[in-house]
Amino acid sequence: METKNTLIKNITVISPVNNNITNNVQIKKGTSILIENDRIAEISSNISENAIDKVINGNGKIAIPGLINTHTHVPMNLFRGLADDLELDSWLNDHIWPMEANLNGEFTYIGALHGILEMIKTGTTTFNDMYFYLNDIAKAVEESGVRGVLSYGMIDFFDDEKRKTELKESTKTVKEFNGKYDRIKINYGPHSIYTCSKELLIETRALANKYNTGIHIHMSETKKEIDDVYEAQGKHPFEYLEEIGFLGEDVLAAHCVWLNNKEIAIIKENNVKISHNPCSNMKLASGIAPIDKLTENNICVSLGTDGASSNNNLDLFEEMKFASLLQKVNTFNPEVLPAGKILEMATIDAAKALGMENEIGSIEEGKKADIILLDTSNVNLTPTVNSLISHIVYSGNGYNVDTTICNGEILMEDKEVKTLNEQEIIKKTNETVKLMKEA
Ligand SMILES: C[C@H]1O[C@@H](n2cnc3c(N)ncnc32)[C@H](O)[C@@H]1O
Ligand SMILES: [Zn+2]
Repeated sequence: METKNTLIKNITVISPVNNNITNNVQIKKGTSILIENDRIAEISSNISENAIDKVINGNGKIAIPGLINTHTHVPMNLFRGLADDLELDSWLNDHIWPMEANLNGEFTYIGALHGILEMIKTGTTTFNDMYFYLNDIAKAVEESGVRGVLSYGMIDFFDDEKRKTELKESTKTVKEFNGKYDRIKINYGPHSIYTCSKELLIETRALANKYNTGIHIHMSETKKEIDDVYEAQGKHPFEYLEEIGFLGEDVLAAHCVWLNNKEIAIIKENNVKISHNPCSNMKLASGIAPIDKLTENNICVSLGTDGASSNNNLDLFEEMKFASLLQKVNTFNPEVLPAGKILEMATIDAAKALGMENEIGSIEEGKKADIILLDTSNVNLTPTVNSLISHIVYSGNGYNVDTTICNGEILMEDKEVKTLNEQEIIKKTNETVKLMKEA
């Protein structure tokens, strides 16, 4: 294959440097990034412009790693603004699940494109999703150029037959996609303890081992869930999962709002990874996750938006700010989760949460070229002589991103999305939701 080069010239690079034990955000000014095909070939201040296919002028811009959203349901962009101001139980049972029953592959595809479009525009290059109609979501990932870690959301409601069909559907997708697509990875996605039988969870663990995949699950999101699980199992959620041998370093648990100290110890012991979703947790009034305690214990915490129907957007910059502010006010300690740590959570820690830290999550030579550029001429990213990391986390937002690169491909340049037809997707989404509501 012929090499395709892109040079980002004279830019400020802000990135964690992954030394495997601790991360450390570093700032390099006036440097250049050479991308060869899908990877970062060189970062230095004297790269020749000779024989370069594409040069991006980085003057006045900041390069940071493409953000990684570790808990999404991207097709739920269709349901944005449809079921607001509810708590989780009623939101799911009375509103979301009945609407999802009317979905089909085509609607899901349109919703996925809409969600991915929003992510490209706001600087997310990798997302970890749980939903249905995975072939259609995978098609949207392929076409758009982002990186997708997808899991089919298994729900058996403690029914034997349903368990078998759910596991079969998941394994079919795992076999169909894994190892065949550079930007798509399939994991197992048992929805939660309150929707999945013990047998399903145990079989999921065995299958994840067999096919070498990760596991994505909702955990301990509401107080009601904890009470219900305790009544059914006589245990707290993580104690239950440990007892049935479900836990491991390949488990990514979304939410984890309601944890006791024993469960935090179990999480640490089993090296379970966390996806913290502060906006969704606040909007559904679920509670405040003990992120200060988790990070104090060196547990890997990443950030997720959850679906657009409980957030209500996919802008990970907002998630970064809320994650920090929520812990500060909850602990009355302004030093908790400073901007540098938050940026790590949205990049290198998220890569670790997905077991992809050797490939993505930082701007370093040899890694995949997943890079976003922010323009410091935006009023909210100045004064530039002050802390740029602070600006990114506390005052920036996704629409400060002007260029999004994933796997070496430019998905958006100067705010123009290249791989998708933005206006067409918005139009189709509006039409689709209108159709769904009329049906
Ligand atoms: C994969 C399944 O997860 C559901 N889903 C979306 N958001 C949440 C949440 N915060 N908690 C639990 N389930 C959720 C989707 O609506 C879909 O039914
Ligand atoms: Zn969710």
